[in-house]
Amino acid sequence: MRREIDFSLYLVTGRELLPPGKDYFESIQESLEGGVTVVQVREKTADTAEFLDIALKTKELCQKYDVPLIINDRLDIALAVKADGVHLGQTDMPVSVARQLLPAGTIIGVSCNNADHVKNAISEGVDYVGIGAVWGTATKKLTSPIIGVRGVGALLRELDNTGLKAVAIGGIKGANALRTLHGTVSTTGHGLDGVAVVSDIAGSTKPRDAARTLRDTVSAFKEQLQNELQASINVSYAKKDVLTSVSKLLNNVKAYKPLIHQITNNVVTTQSANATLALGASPIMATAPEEMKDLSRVLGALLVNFGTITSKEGMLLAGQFANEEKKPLVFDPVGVGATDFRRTTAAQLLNTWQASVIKGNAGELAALADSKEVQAKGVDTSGTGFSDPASFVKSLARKERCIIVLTGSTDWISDGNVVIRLDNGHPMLGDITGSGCMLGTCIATFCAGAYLKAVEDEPISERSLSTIVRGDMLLGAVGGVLALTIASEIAAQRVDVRGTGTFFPALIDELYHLTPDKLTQLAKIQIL
Ligand SMILES: Cc1ncc(COP(=O)(O)OP(=O)(O)O)c(N)n1
Ligand SMILES: Cc1nc(C(=O)O)sc1CCOP(=O)(O)O
Repeated sequence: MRREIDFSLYLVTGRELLPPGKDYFESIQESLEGGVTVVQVREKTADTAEFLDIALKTKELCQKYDVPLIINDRLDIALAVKADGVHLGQTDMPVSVARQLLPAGTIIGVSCNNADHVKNAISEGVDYVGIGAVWGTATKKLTSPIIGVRGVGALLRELDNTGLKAVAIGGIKGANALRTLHGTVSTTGHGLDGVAVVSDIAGSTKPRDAARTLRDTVSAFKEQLQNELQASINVSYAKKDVLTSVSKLLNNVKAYKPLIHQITNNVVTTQSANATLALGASPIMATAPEEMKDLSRVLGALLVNFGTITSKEGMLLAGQFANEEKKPLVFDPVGVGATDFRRTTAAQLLNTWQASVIKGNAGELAALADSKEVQAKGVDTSGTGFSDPASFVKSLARKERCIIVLTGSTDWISDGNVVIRLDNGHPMLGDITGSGCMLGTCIATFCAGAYLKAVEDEPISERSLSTIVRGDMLLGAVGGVLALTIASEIAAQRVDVRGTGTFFPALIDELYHLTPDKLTQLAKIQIL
């Protein structure tokens, strides 16, 4: 009978990576104590006798912890040690031949780098797939392209209803495991069964701790994904509750004055900083990579706006640290469709960190989603927009695993389940430079309010191990959009506003005078 395997933490051995003085078997034992659930012996240079010896001794250790043993590449070794399974690469022994040679019930896993590999693996009847490389790695010279976190979901989708298990491999470590697990979930809600790791465990002087961190992360994530799927069935948002909650976020911002770290473009820096101050928060416009870690600890939210990409390194690091601190990260991919450089930079950023909110106009979001329905014109959109904006935002939110804000005369917001339509705003917003960037600032500020609320409600939480960001980012996005658009309506009606020149300072005034009452009374909101 085939053994049911828990793939949560799949250790692939790496003897050549052991720290000086660390014994291989001691490292394996500590890894098992730390929570490894499967071990694969991978020996690329050992001769047959040495491989056999290592495999036999590793098996003894695995048996002590009731953990299955898989052998990489070598069917003869797997047969000799009566391993639980084998792992085969795309150019190794074909699965059909391996099945004939191995005893019934032997687990067979195959490496997959693209959807065709996965489809073949399904038709060959493998038990699991190893999807990689998901990140860059120094452990092995890669011969296939790096898939990236965002590319894995499409492969997992192929596995829907097959019962096949999947792990990701390549560059996974404690620091990026949660990001990897979250970002790889398919649009159908199919998540990884586990992560396969070499260097983060084998190269550690404390493999027990390294394994424990990874195992806890995977376990917490799996539980959370189950809850998330359940919640998406039962979800319901009432308009009144949304507005009451959004008002509380404004109160939080005013009470705590969170630091809003903005890596933004040099056209709008001053006005975005002023908008932040007007709402009651505190802006910092830092770009140097060297200060990102320190800032991540104290900030309330991070905004990455790449209108003028001057420090990609800073953007990458700031987002990574914000994720590690579970702080909101708002991404404004200004003009992403305009150049190849912007497209590849956006892909790199989104593969590295998990945005909490992505905000853009129709042209920008179409470019991100690879949709031909809407064309971008520089940083603007040409044409009338999406024929079904509600479905568009919902599906992009599922794909990117975050809140999507599609801006225009009507703003559309979705978390992948609910869609919220907002109809506030004044046409003069479109006639001043940087109003879109200020909207990103307002969203980041309200997201900081949502983060603060989560910390207030639940100061220390077991759950925070599995959450990629603390706080309800849907509310943060709604709050930010309402704040700027309602302030614009009030500003445009003022008698002292005679055109865009006087509109802009009036807009800052009205952000400054915004109250929870104005937000709730003037919001034109529909929950779909
Ligand atoms: C779990 C898992 N996934 C992928 C691989 C890579 O296997 P392969 O493509 O055969 O490459 P080598 O490991 O032989 O270099 C793996 N070993 N384990
Ligand atoms: C063995 C292996 N296979 C890969 C694949 O892409 O198929 S990547 C990889 C090495 C993974 O090592 P680390 O966890 O140290 O990055």
